[in-house]
Amino acid sequence: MGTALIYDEEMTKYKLLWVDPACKIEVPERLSVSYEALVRTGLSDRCVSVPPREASDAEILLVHSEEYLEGVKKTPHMTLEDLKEFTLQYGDVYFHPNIYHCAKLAAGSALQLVDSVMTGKVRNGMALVRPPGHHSMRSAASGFCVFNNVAIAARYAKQKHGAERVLIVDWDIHHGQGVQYCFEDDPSVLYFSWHRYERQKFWPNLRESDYDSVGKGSGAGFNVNVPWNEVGMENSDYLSVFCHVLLPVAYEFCPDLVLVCAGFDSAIGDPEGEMCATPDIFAHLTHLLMNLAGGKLCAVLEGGYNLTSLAQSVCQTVQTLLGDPLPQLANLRSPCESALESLQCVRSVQRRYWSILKHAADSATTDVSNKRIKLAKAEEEKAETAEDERSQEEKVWPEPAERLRPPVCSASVLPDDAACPDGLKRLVSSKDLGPLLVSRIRNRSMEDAGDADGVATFSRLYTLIEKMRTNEIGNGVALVPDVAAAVECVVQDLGSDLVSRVLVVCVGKEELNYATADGKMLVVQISGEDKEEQKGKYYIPVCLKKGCGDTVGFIQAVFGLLLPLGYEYDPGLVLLVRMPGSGVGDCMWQQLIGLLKGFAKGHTLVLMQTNDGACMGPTASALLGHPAPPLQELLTPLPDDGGALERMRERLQADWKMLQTTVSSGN
Ligand SMILES: NCCCNCCCCCS
Ligand SMILES: [Zn+2]
Repeated sequence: MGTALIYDEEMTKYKLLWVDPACKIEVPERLSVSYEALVRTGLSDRCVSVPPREASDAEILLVHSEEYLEGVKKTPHMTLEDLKEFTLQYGDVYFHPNIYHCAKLAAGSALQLVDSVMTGKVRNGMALVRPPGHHSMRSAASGFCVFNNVAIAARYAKQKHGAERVLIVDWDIHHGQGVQYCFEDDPSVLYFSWHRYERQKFWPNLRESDYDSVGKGSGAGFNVNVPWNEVGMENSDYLSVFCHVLLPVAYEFCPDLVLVCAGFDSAIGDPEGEMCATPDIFAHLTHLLMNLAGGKLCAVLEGGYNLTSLAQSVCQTVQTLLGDPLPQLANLRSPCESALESLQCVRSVQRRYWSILKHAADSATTDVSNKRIKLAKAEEEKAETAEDERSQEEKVWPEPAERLRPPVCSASVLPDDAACPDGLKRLVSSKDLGPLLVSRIRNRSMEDAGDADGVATFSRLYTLIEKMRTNEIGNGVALVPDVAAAVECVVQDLGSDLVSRVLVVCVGKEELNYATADGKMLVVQISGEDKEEQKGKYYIPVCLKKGCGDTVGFIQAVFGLLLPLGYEYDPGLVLLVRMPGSGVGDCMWQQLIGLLKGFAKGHTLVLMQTNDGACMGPTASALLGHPAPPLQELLTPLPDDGGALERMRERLQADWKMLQTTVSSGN
């Protein structure tokens, strides 16, 4: 299924008609440069073009009051003076004779996108709209917004398409207070927003934008605010919040639809956000949401005021929706202290509502309060001096790397009698291996496979890895007689000299005995077995007391440990090994493959035992990029196995910074 793109130049046909410094950044070019970039890069041609439509009164009234709508309806006939007068009643917004028409088109575009996704016409899509929507409230325009496009879309998805749970992810750098107000007592809509806050010093300066606004009444727990109390947040800060807050909660919520308030003023170069995350981060943020709700994801443009980073960020988002390989995020750092403080505070207030966060550390500890005071003082001092220098420096960043789709998406190495799943290209040609390698393979425990096909299998594996390295092949799966021996061979002989860093993810209990001390390989083994103490920084045994069939534990291990480790390690190849009898469920297995595609430009090699061929279907489906089915088990989580994973993370975070979720105690 394809990706919808909704755009119409009509929505560029309104602008600021008087002097207002607060509004001058919201210009028509925001929309045209975004669309032109999609055209220039050839991305728009690969999308399914869906026309916008005007939202009806009834649809607008799903969120807004009659008196507000009646007021806005009068604006097309107003004189300039009347428009100014009408605008004065609201904050940081402006009206124009054509803005009512454009606001109906913007809201209607979001509804067209919801229809296209919910009816299965497309898998996902993006609506390029203006005016934005997430600040507008039931009876008020605000922050360049007139109608709350995404809030209307959420109500519409429930009413018209029977969606029971809708997740709204707001990665715009401003708090979408309009969305929060709309759903704060509604447990069927989970609203997540991060936003520049600076302890309420940043617009819209609301007390209720802080992390302790968790929703009201039956909506308690269904509002998640992550305040950024400093500017300059980077890719690692954003990814930490996704891994340690949003994704665990989103998976437990198990939505039927994901709506994204896709504002790009959270990217580097934006005058509003003053953050440092690069446009390619949106490829990963989008990817990390694409296995929720069976892939049903609607991204609706909100903010974004630096025309260069806006256009790049829009392209990164659309290219990921189309399923192209992800860019490698180079040199991620540790989340900054201020981000860790926010992370710890959010997790500690939300843990009472989300069992998946149940073991999150408390934030009432003296460390956090001392840290908060220290950070606040530091910010005060910095604020005085930084203002002038910050406004002067022009931010520069590298153009995002090209993301080339390999000629072959997925390949397979199979025994002759095994059927090749649809869509996979069977590798038969085997690269002739040098005699040294052949002898090494021969004397490696290949006796049970009979060395003839043993060598053939390995030469095909070698070919597969080689073709991933040259990006002729995206990913692959190999059915081998002895998976433990295959792993040993691949990492010992093939993987390491082909790629610099191999992330080996083992699901199941087999003993893996090869040195990993040199950092060329990071082994994360998820099993039900209690392992002896981990052997050094690069071998991390994760023990799930209830085994790999325990979906809650598995998801906690994936988001709390595996993904942060993977981002920090930044491998050139991912080796996913399914040990026989691992007990991992097919849905979880597909989710895992889908999520691991975020690393190594999607170069994942799955190794499975021949007699485990039953899960070849789900494996092939996930490798080909089909969305993984939702994990329904998370809806009724069983009490998990205690804080073992939390304790493990605390122990490991000295070596792996991306595992941190609390401020460093003491200093
Ligand atoms: N320095 C200009 C102040 C603008 N404040 C309102 C921003 C609304 C953003 C909507 S995404
Ligand atoms: Zn914004």
